[in-house]
Amino acid sequence: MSLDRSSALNIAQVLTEALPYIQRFTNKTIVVKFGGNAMIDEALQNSFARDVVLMKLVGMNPIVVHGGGPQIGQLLEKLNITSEFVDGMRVTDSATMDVVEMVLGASVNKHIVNLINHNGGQAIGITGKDGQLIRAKKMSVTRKTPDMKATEIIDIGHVGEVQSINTSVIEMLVNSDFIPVIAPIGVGNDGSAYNINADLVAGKIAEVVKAEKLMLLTNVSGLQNKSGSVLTGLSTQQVDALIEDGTIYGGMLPKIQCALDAVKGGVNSAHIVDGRVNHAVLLEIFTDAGVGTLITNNQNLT
Ligand SMILES: Nc1ncnc2c1ncn2[C@@H]1O[C@H](COP(=O)(O)OP(=O)(O)O)[C@@H](O)[C@H]1O
Ligand SMILES: CC(=O)N[C@@H](CCC(=O)OP(=O)(O)O)C(=O)O
Repeated sequence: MSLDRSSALNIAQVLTEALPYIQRFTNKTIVVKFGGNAMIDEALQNSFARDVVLMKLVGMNPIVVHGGGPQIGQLLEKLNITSEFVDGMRVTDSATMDVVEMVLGASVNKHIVNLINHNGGQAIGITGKDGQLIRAKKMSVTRKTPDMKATEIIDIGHVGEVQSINTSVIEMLVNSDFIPVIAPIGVGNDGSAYNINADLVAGKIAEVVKAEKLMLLTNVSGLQNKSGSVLTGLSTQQVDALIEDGTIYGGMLPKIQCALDAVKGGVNSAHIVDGRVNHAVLLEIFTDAGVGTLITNNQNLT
């Protein structure tokens, strides 16, 4: 590719502008959650993969955690298995769990690994079962009875919450210069598989590896208020109020919760970013242009 002088100068300028960011994040771990909804467009998948490869090449340590909710939904539909969600969690019976393992652990995971490798990176795909990376236990969900007088427990099947993360598996990969690509399947004490919301896995991993940043890529421009404006810099109390009045619901519930937990657990900042934007990851890391919702530990999170 031959460039004229002015285009070449532009590129040189962009690279020098990125220099302070590269210096700041060298050797830092950045956990990127690639949501199933942001994953639908092929061009966006490629731009995501290139961003991750570039991060690694300039000395950062990206760790990818992926979702795949819409992809699980498509296969369930083909198999005529109905699916429902409670508070953003898919009710998971045994047949659904088999589909979750097939989609997340096999097709989606290997697709992302292949994209990163094809773009010049070295990715290795694993689930939480590999090396017992994600130890999980059954998630218990409660809700108020219709008369609002008592609380009842709802059984949502093989849905898990993270109990512990075996960081040595991640360290081994990162220290050998591989990019870990992690599917959110956990393993219980008895060896059974658990379906875990990918945001919750990304948040927990960011916390235990002491990541500098947690980036959650999704299919909206960030956390929005009822009129659609993006909200940023919120306190825990403000978030609680938004959940209470129904502004935050469904898939945004685990996202915002894990962002708050990660930051309280020591991650410097958590970002809910619009994954429909080309090179969303690079824009967030290499520029000051605030994309999406930012949650930091300067917000007095209690
Ligand atoms: N306050 C809110 N702001 C933005 N999105 C919200 C909000 N409350 C609920 N949502 C829903 O959360 C969805 C994102 O969660 P989800 O579909 O699980 O995404 P992903 O697959 O990226 O994890 C949005 O598409 C939107 O429908
Ligand atoms: C318990 C639970 O809901 N698990 C999710 C796991 C995938 C996921 O989280 O995918 P996204 O990030 O694309 O939403 C599910 O079954 O859809």
